[in-house]
Amino acid sequence: HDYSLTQSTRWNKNQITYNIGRYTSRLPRSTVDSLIESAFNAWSAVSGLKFVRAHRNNADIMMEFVTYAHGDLYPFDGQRGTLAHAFGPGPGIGGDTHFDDNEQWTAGPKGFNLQVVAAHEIGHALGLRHSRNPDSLMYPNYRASRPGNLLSLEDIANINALY
Ligand SMILES: CNC(=O)[C@@H](NC(=O)[C@H](CC(C)C)CN(O)C=O)C(C)(C)C
Ligand SMILES: [Zn+2]
Ligand SMILES: [Zn+2]
Repeated sequence: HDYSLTQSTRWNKNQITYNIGRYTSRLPRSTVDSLIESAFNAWSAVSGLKFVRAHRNNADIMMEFVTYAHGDLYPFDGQRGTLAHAFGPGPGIGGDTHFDDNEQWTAGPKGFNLQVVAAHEIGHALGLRHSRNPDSLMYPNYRASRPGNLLSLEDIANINALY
């Protein structure tokens, strides 16, 4: 199960909008905003993609923190287990990204680092699948040791093969 929840391939544009809906109570809003902006920047730094925050509810990539059943076919499971999921590119729910708000979201090495998880989910929201390479950001298991250098050469090659 690769958690990119729909089969779409890619966006047919290089400027993609995002917005943040429901926040987590575990981090200040400003921290969430900057961690998510950093996650988008990791991808725009290595590709021709541009991400613009659109303060409205029909942004391409709507991000929100939710728990258990939350309106799609993929309810979350409480603490640990699945941390987040994202839909592949497309209209409506396409690109949307959900974070399990029962997790211990952090800005540092403890708990689950929001920048790392968001960058992985953005990979799916852009159309990338999982990698079997443990060094890849798109590896299916969370790895804490990434915030400094989020993307592997494989991730960079894959996003540039797609856009
Ligand atoms: C700590 N828990 C894990 O490592 C779990 N993995 C995840 O929650 C993935 C996200 C991480 C890689 C940020 C789910 N995924 O692929 C979303 O696109 C399990 C491996 C337990 C499923
Ligand atoms: Zn994934
Ligand atoms: Zn969901």
